[in-house]
Amino acid sequence: MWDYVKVAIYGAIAAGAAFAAYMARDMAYQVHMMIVLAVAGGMVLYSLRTLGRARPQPETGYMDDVVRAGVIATAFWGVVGFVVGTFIASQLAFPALNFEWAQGVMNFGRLRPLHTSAVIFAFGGNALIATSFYVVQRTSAARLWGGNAAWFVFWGYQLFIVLAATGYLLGVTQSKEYAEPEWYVDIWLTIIWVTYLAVFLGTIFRRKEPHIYVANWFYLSFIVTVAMLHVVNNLSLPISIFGSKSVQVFAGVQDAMTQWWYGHNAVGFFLTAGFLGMMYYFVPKQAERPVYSYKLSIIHFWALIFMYIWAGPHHLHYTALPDWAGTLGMVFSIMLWMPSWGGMINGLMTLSGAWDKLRTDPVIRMMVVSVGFYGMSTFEGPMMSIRAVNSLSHYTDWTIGHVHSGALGWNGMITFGALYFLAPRLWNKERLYSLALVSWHFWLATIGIVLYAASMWVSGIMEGLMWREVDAQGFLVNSFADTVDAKFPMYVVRALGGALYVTGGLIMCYNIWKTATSAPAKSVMPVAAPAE
Ligand code: HEM
Ligand code: HEM
Ligand SMILES: [Cu+2]
Repeated sequence: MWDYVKVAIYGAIAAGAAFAAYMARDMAYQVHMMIVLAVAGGMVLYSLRTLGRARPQPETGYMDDVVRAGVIATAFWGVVGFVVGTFIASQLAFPALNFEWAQGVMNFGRLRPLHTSAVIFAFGGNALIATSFYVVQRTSAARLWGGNAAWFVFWGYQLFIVLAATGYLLGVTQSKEYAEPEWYVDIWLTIIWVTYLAVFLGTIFRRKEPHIYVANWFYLSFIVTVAMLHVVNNLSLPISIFGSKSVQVFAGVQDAMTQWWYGHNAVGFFLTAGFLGMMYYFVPKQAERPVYSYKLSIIHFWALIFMYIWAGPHHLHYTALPDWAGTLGMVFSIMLWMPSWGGMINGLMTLSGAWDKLRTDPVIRMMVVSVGFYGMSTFEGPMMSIRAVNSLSHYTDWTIGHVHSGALGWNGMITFGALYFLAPRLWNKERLYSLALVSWHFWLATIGIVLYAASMWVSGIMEGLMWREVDAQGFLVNSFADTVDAKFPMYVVRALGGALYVTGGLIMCYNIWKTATSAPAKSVMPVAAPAE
């Protein structure tokens, strides 16, 4: 019976998408509805082919196939995002790379949101979903709740990524950074995200371990807060249900404040809390040491989530936003330094007594560098939130450098560490294919980050100073074009750093692939108890 209902639902979606594509008022919407039609149509065929087939027995043990798919998706989207990043970095250095024949599709303005979404949502999001599914099962000694719901989350999320990415190339945007997709893609993501929350919580509810491990607290705060941020920041009215364009319900400075409440907390909960969840599981596991201080983890958890949510106005210094709001954001940003460093200290000190592993284990080295960059960017951030500092750093490459020391250093490196931890375990192998290749990846990525961050500090502070330089009569000394010209060498160095980072990512893909296919197999299968 259920099989027939499924066919009917997919059929209805396909028919609806076909009608919407026919009625479409703009090309991007039409292309999107055709993608939905293709996916729903494919699902109809698949459901018909498997109709009435005996359902496999309810499985026991951990549900790891969806985590395996997540590891592959993370590595794949990572490389895509890094390649696009390196390409747009090259476009900034060599504008001729905005090819005439590709105008309106592959110029910097279209590719930039493609880069940011590919790295944050496709690479980071898949890493978070996959690791959270792995960690919550292990620490709860329970199989993922909801049967195929986890697969729905996985594939639904990939569809979201494809709709977002193709939309950017076709010019769909609601002009909110990191929230560019239009209303129908937002609604789809909301459905996926609520299912994700249900799977995660359902697994926690059926846990056999009374204690909820701290990593799960961080993951849960990430899932819940991102749901809230996403819904509020995307409140908008479509102009037509057959078109991609919509109008925001907020206007003016309220809209700006909502956007940066969202934007800042996307950093705080997507790029920080979720990744701290990763840190709290994978660093102790890889180091084979308990977390340094459980008490500290609880204190900095509550402090972090309480303070992050107020700091958004530091993105709107020197705008129409009232000063008091800016001051509030600045004060909370400075306070944020402490809970952030609480996390860093807990991560680093987990290695106490095992520091020798830094010499012998390149995976641990990656994790330590990651936590180090977390500490560095969360020192830099509070500093940049101070009004006087922000008047120099805002609109310059300093911000871009700050972003990437967090993104490449912290998010990238901890994800690589987690993937290296997971690969042999998920494919049931004795060990990774090659630790030497991990070492290569480590050095390429580290040198890449250093080139990126250092060049952006130089270029950012230089352009900030050039913009404010006045002569004896009080006239500005430099035109804007002068600053662009002066940044050229730094842009080349940044692109070079990106190329090194991509190369490291490709080496990782090769290593994981070889681990899955040709490393020596491990004999015992993992069982669902006890909690690990
Ligand atoms: C090979 C690695 C990478 C390169 C070469 C690269 C390059 C770039 C470039 C050129 C920009 C535009 C800067 C501008 O408009 O002036 C940018 C923006 C951005 N990238 Fe990357 N990127 C890389 C990796 C990443 C990763 C891994 C993440 C996140 C996990 C990330 C997150 C961002 C964000 C959030 C922005 C927007 C920053 C802002 O608006 O202030 N990038 N990137
Ligand atoms: C205590 C922690 C942090 C504070 C207080 C902080 C503060 C700031 C400030 C003041 C800016 C510049 C705003 C502007 O002038 O426009 C900024 C930009 C940014 N930061 Fe942080 N930061 C922190 C940590 C991080 C981390 C760990 C990451 C990444 C993993 C990150 C990602 C970003 C991004 C993506 C932007 C650029 C936003 C944009 O304009 O597009 N931040 N941050
Ligand atoms: Cu912020």
